[in-house]
Amino acid sequence: MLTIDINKQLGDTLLQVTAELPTYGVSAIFGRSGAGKTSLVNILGGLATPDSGRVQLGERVLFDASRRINLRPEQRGTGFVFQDARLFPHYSVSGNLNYGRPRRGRKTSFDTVVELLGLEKLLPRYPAALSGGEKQRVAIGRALLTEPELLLMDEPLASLDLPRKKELLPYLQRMAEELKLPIVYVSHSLDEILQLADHMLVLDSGKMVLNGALEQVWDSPLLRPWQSVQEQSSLLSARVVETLPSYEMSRLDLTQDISLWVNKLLPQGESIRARIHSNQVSVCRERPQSTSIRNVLPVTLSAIETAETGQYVSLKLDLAGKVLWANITRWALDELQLVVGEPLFAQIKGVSLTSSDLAAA
Ligand SMILES: Nc1ncnc2c1ncn2[C@@H]1O[C@H](COP(=O)(O)OP(=O)(O)OP(=O)(O)O)[C@@H](O)[C@H]1O
Repeated sequence: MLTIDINKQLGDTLLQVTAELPTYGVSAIFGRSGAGKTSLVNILGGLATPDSGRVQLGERVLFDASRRINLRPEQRGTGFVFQDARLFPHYSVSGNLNYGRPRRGRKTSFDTVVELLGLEKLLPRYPAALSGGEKQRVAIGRALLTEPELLLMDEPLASLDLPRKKELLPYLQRMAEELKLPIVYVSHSLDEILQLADHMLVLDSGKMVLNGALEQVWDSPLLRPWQSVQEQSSLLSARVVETLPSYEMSRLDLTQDISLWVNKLLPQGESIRARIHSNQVSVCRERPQSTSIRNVLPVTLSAIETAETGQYVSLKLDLAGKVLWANITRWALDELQLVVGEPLFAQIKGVSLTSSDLAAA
C-alpha cells in the first residue's frame, strides 16, 4: 500500500489527504485546476514537504513529521514524468535514457524499455528533432530506467494535441499492463483515466472527496458534476466467455446468467471493462421481439434522477446487483409513468471497452 496521511497549507487552500493507494496498476489523481493534484504528487516524490503527517510506501517510511523523517527525492525511489518532457537538449535520446541509470544492480533492461516505448529509431536523435509525443516517450523511458519503485506522472499528456495524445496512450496502456510498478497519474481528463487507471482519488479544493476502485468511484454521484450528459456512463467489469468470429462479436459474462455482446473480437478469458454510455441505453416494459439490438437485459428501476433543467432524466437501473445508468427524455418519462422498483428491460446499443487486466489481478 502507498499510505498517505498529510496536511499542507497552500496559500488559501488546505491540502488534506488520508488515503491508501494500491501498489499495483495505475492510481489516478483527478480534480479541477487548483484542487491540489500537483502538490500531492510533489509531496509523494519529496519535491514538497507537508506541514504534518506521514507517507509510507510498503514498509518504507518516506516522510513522517513526528519522527522527523523526510527522505530526499533521490532516496525515495520515485520516478517523475512531468507535463513537459524536460529532456537534456545536448544529449541524444540514448544519452537522455541513460541519465540517472543506476550503475550497479540494474533490474530493468535498456532494450526492454526501448522496445516497450517504441524508441529504437529515435536513439541517435536529439530532443530538438522529436515531436512532443516522442519527447514524452523518452521522458517516460528515462524515468523507468532509474528503476523507480513508484512512478509519478503529472499530466504527461496535457501539453500534447489530440493526435499526439492518441499516439501516446497505447504506450502508456502497455506500460501499465506489463510493468509491475505502481503508477500515480495526475489527470483532469476522465477519458484518459478510464483508459489507464484501476484506482481513482478525487480532490476538490484540497480535500479528498473520493478514493477507491475505478468502478466504484465512477458510479458516485459526486463525480456527476464533472460529466456532461454525453459523458455519463456506467462501468462494468466482465470476462470474455464466447466469441462469434464471423460477426466479430464477443460475449462478456456480467453474471452467470446475464451477458453483454460487444462489437469486437476479443481473446477468450480476457478481463474487460465495458463502458456503457447512458445515452446508448433505453428502457422498455416488455421484452422487445425481433429487435436489431443484441443486448436486451432484465433490470429493475432503482432511482430516477431529474435535473431542474434540461431535456433528460437519468434512470438508475439494477442489473443483477450492478448499476447501469440510462438517460431518457423527460417526455418519455412522463409518457411511460415509470415507477421506482418496477422491472424493465434495458436495451444497450453501444459499448466501449478498456482492458481491466490489472484491476482484476
Ligand atoms: N507553494 C505554494 N504556496 C502557495 N500556494 C500554493 C503553493 N503551491 C500551490 N499553491 C496553491 O495551491 C492550490 C493547488 O495547487 P496545485 O498546483 O497543486 O493544483 P492542481 O490541482 O495541480 O492544479 P492544475 O490542474 O491547475 O495543475 C492552488 O490554488 C495553488 O495556487
